[in-house]
Amino acid sequence: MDEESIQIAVRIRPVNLPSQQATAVSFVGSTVAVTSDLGTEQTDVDCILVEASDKAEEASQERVFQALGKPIVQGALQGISQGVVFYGAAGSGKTFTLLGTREEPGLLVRLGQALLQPDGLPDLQPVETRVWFSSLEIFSDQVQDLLASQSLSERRDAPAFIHHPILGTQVVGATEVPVESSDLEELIEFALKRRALGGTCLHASSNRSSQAYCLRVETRGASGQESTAKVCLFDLAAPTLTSHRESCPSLAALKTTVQELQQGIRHRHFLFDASQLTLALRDSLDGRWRTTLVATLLAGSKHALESTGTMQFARMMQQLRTRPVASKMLSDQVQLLKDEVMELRKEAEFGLGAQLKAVLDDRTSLIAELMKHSASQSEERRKLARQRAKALEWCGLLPGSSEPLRRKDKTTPHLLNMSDDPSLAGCLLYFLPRGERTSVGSDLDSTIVFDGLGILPNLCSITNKDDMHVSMTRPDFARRHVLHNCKMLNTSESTMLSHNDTICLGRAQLLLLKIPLQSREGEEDQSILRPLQEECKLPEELSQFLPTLQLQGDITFDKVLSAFEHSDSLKYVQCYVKDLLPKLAPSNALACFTTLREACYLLDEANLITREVRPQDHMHFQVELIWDIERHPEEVLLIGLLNYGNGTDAPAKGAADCQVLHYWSYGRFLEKLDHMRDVHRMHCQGLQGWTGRGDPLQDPWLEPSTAVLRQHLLTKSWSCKQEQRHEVRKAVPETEELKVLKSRIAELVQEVEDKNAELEEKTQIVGQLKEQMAQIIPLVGGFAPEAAERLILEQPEPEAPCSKEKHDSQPSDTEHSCTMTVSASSEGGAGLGDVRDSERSRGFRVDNFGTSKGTTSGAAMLSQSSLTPPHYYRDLRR
Ligand SMILES: Nc1ncnc2c1ncn2[C@@H]1O[C@H](COP(=O)(O)OP(=O)(O)OP(=O)(O)O)[C@@H](O)[C@H]1O
Repeated sequence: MDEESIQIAVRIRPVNLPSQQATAVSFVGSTVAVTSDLGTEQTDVDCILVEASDKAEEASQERVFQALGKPIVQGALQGISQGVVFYGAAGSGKTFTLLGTREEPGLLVRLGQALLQPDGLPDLQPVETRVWFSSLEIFSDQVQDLLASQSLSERRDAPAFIHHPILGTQVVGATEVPVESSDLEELIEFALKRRALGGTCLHASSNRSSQAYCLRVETRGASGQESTAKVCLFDLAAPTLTSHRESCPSLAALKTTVQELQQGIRHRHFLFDASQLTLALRDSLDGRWRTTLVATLLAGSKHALESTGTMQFARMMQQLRTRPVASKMLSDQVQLLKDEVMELRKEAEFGLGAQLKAVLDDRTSLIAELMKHSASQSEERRKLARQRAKALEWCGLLPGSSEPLRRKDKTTPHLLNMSDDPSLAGCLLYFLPRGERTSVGSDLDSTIVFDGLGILPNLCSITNKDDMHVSMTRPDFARRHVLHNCKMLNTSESTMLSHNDTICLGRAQLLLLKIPLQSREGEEDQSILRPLQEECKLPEELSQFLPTLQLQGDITFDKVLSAFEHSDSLKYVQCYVKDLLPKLAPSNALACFTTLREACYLLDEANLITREVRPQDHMHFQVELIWDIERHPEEVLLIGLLNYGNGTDAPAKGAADCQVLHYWSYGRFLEKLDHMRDVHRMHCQGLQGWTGRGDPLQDPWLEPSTAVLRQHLLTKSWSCKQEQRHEVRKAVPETEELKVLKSRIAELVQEVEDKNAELEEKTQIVGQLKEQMAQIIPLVGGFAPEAAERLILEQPEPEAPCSKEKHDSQPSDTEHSCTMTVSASSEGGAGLGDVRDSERSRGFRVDNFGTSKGTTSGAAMLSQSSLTPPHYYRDLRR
């Protein structure tokens, strides 16, 4: 198998810089240079996707396909599986390059089309190609199937990665949809909708998850030759490291894995088990796939450090080698697995250890997974399309692609989701039918069903009277859960809504209302056809979610309070506000209350998460102020986590049974909140939920001491080492050494079986001997059979032969003699005789001769078959 290094392609985002901002990225030939505070670092790459002009114009999506896509298609049609890994800072264009837009489709759609219709590839003209598509999301080390057609609130088993030494990493339990030329875009839209609905907290950054989009292709050539391959595109989470946000853990695990592979560390099973992402990427990093890394860079000097980090990762990847080989056909894969299962079952006869059982289970589920593809492709495709349509309708969305519908339904008011991720912004479109009331909530009977933080079963209802007049009502208990243009609706009476209003639902969704007939003349066409990414972008600043704080003129207590109206946490700070107000200079007051207002908003979110994830713990966050009020407002805030005993929903101020668990600075609280949002999502998704409770590294409600952390890390590193040793032992079975050991074990087993048979045979002989002794003893005088047997068994190695005939001559080398002496005891009169075996004569005799103690009284000739040579006696004794 020939080794290949991982190809590095660099795509640089359009350099559209404000004049004062310099570019940090330059390139000459195939070398990319990034200049940052750390100096200039150069990297030789395989492909640079920037137009070679003075203006450094961006490469078009088609150019990307020509440069990267065509070789991928060619390889795939020859049966070589391939991975394309997209890595780069947030907003650098990973998703754009991979998915693109409707107008400019990305690499995935172009690859799919080329695989289905490979006419443009002159060398390869397969007669038939069949393509399947699957899509997964990896968030906080949990895998989600983005094409699953079950309802979103239904918890289900997550897909799992299983590694096979020959077949590579296989996914079990994910939906794989047969694709025809027009399907791919619809399937991608479905996956995006699932992602948009899967987020449970509005402010949790969507770029902390990674996605895998996988095309599986089967081809049949003109001469009947068949091949199969996979093409997987991985859109990795952005490697961010801001003050209160760490990079996503699976990305950190991936970097460590790449680093260790690059350094030649060979404990590979252990390495890839580090996270679901490394398992998913195993074939692309160290397997039988061909791999390309697409490093996306933002050219501005503002992003210089991020670009430096991206190119450092690219250089590490460049050091890795894979060994691409053509994949086995599905039927061969199944056969291989079936043979293995048979072998494993044979081994299991000697005892089914935990490890053997795990391998057997893996192989069995892989067979089931591969066999499920045998159903008719078109029938399967139709069935899955029906299920997807049902899943969308169930939560209030229209099936199929939303774009043509949007054009058709120009005058119907509709709601669009807002998101910080441009690929998700506006991907959920909910029409509000004329003359109908649309209910919204988590209740399954609602017209629009949402799930997530703060979403109540019945949140609100929206009525479209005549496509022009749209109103909203909410029940009283949902006051703080429905915000209209960042404000609470002060009445449960109906409120009129306008074009471009926003509706915030709990802490999970922000929707933008479009009433085309209310928009200015001609604008509707424009707004409907214009890409919605910009319009539906979630505001970056938190203050944009909150009512404007107007503190001009006299700053009064009432004015301040009105800005806090939708916050639950307000009641705990009212007294501080009152005390602070006269002490603050007007210039400080605005900054101080703005920060306090944001803090209260975020505290409410932390309290909602705490109540949902761990209601049994009765914990509550409160904000307090320290008295050095001239400092920076964020430094004046102190966030307390309280435990308030049993039975109450929230602590009364100053309640005696309240215990302070921790005090955090505002910055530390933001870090913790970020983590809590991830925990909330894990809690809501998958069967397993969140399992980190009480773990000092996984539980954001804990503030472990250094001693606890040290102890925890020591225990972890010890168990890692144990696992590592175990893995090293586990790794041995796949080598040649194992084969030798296995055949040695088989030889030994055979030897043991032979010995057993021999033993049985000898036991029989002893039995026969006993019988014959019983016959002889009466002749020599009443010797007990048991004693005779003991005598036989304890008979020492025959010394010099002493048969009567040969008494005076030594036996020759070839002549082997056996003598049994039977002597008559003084009491019982038993005699001792001599049984002598002559190998040469092959005959046996009992000789009758005198002893010092008595005289034998009989003799018997024994036949050859009834006695055994003496070395058998020795064996038996052993
Ligand atoms: N080459 C490009 N040409 C035009 N627009 C682009 C290009 N690259 C990115 N964009 C635009 O920039 C925005 C951010 O890009 P994108 O979402 O692809 O970034 P990303 O690297 O995937 O970020 P994240 O990690 O946050 O998901 C999008 O609106 C996208 O349309």
